[in-house]
Amino acid sequence: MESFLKIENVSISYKLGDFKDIGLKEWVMRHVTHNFHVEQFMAVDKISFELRQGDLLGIIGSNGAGKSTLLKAVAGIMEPSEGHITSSGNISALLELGSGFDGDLTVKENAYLRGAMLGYTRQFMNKTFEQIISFAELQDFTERPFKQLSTGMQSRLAFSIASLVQPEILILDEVLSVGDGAFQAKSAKKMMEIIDGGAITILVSHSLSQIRKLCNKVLWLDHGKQIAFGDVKGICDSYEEYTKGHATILAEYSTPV
Ligand SMILES: Nc1ncnc2c1ncn2[C@@H]1O[C@H](COP(=O)(O)OP(=O)(O)OP(=O)(O)O)[C@@H](O)[C@H]1O
Repeated sequence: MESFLKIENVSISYKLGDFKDIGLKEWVMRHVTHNFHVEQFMAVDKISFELRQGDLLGIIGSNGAGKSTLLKAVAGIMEPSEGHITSSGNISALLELGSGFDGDLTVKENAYLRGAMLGYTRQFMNKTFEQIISFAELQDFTERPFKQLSTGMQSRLAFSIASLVQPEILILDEVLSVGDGAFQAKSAKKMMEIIDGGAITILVSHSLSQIRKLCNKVLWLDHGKQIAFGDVKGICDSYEEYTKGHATILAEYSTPV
């Protein structure tokens, strides 16, 4: 069956309020006295698009646009408040760096744990572990605790696991910019191999040139809203114009009088 991912009218809200870090007793008291304020903040607002086998979607938008939140919903980490997400096949997500890893466990233990979390058997991981480690260039670090790896090494391991477990849908949040130049080139090549193998990939990146080079579709988000979806060149050109416009406005503000 062909891989697909369908996002229909998806909205995701966060609960905001003064209930964080207040302790259970205070929480109960505030509930009883109705002194409890909860607001909903719509981080992603009515997003709809569809991807087919072989698509590589780039998500663009300024800070706080809702890109990571949308990825978390696609990865199944967050439940949409409204709308539906339907997909075929196994989803492998590489979200915030280091998330899903245990700092005290070794690199090897973490790789197996992550594999298990993605639903893979020990036999599959036995077969794939060597490839993961050699792609991440961490042969000398397999017995080291994860927390002793440098940030770049951690991201290399995370990328290698997410990409080498043969996902049908691969989700990458700002990861290609983390490793050094050589690893960035290698991971971009690996991503193209995954896509050629028929997977769907979603990539969040602040690098427009990377999006232009790699993607065949683009989603532009702004304050949670879908500004545009589709053609890479047209949307990236408009986004660039938009960001330049903002830069000019900001420059005007900072000009001394
Ligand atoms: N746990 C949370 N609780 C409340 N609000 C949140 C939470 N996480 C994110 N937000 C808010 O949701 C909005 C979208 O955040 P998100 O991280 O999805 O944006 P983004 O486009 O990925 O941003 P960036 O480019 O800076 O990574 C922002 O306004 C952010 O403040």
